[in-house]
Amino acid sequence: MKIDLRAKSFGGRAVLGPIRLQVARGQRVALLGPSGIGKSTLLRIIAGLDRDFDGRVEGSDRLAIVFQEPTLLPWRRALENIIIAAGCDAATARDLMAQVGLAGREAHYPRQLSLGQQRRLALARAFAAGPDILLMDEPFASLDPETAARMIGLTAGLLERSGAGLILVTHDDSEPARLAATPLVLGGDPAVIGG
Ligand SMILES: Nc1ncnc2c1ncn2[C@@H]1O[C@H](COP(=O)(O)OP(=O)(O)OP(=O)(O)O)[C@@H](O)[C@H]1O
Repeated sequence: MKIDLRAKSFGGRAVLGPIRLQVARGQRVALLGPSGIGKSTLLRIIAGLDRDFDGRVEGSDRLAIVFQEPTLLPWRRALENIIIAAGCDAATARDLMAQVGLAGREAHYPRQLSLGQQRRLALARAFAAGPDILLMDEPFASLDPETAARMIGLTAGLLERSGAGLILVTHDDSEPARLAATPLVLGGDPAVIGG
């Protein structure tokens, strides 16, 4: 996909742009920068969740997004959470649950899972959609180091096996290398890559 953002403003205040970015299957980039610089805003634009900007996002890539919060349906069991959101069959959902270490928890409700397990379920759900490019917004934040390391390893394995590209938003500058992602640092006012 190709992002050509000329400007993004909130209430007349220019926050982002100009920013040009191209990401294809198999390519991985990480958006870094201080809190409030505009990383999440840029990811929301890329995801199509924010269309109020000056510029263009082009491409027919299939996208999936993982947020910091697992955003699961509380009244649906784990397996159903994947099937409903990703539109996949039960076998695919089961296979992905197994790949993230959740085999045997298919009938659990989200509240019966730990936060780390809920995050892994959200990861499985994203890959069940068969994305060309996975978008992630601080997916490893506020996890203990061991749980975060496990989830980073799982993400790297799923990216490798699926061939999906990655656009990761993080403020942990160790994460790009751990996911073999090219770091792109946002800075300046309005923020640009490398500004
Ligand atoms: N809906 C909104 N209305 C007004 N201003 C907003 C809105 N969303 C974000 N902003 C502002 O835009 C700027 C960028 O916010 P954004 O959340 O994208 O930053 P970030 O780099 O992701 O920060 P963090 O690392 O803390 O999550 C901030 O100044 C923020 O206050």
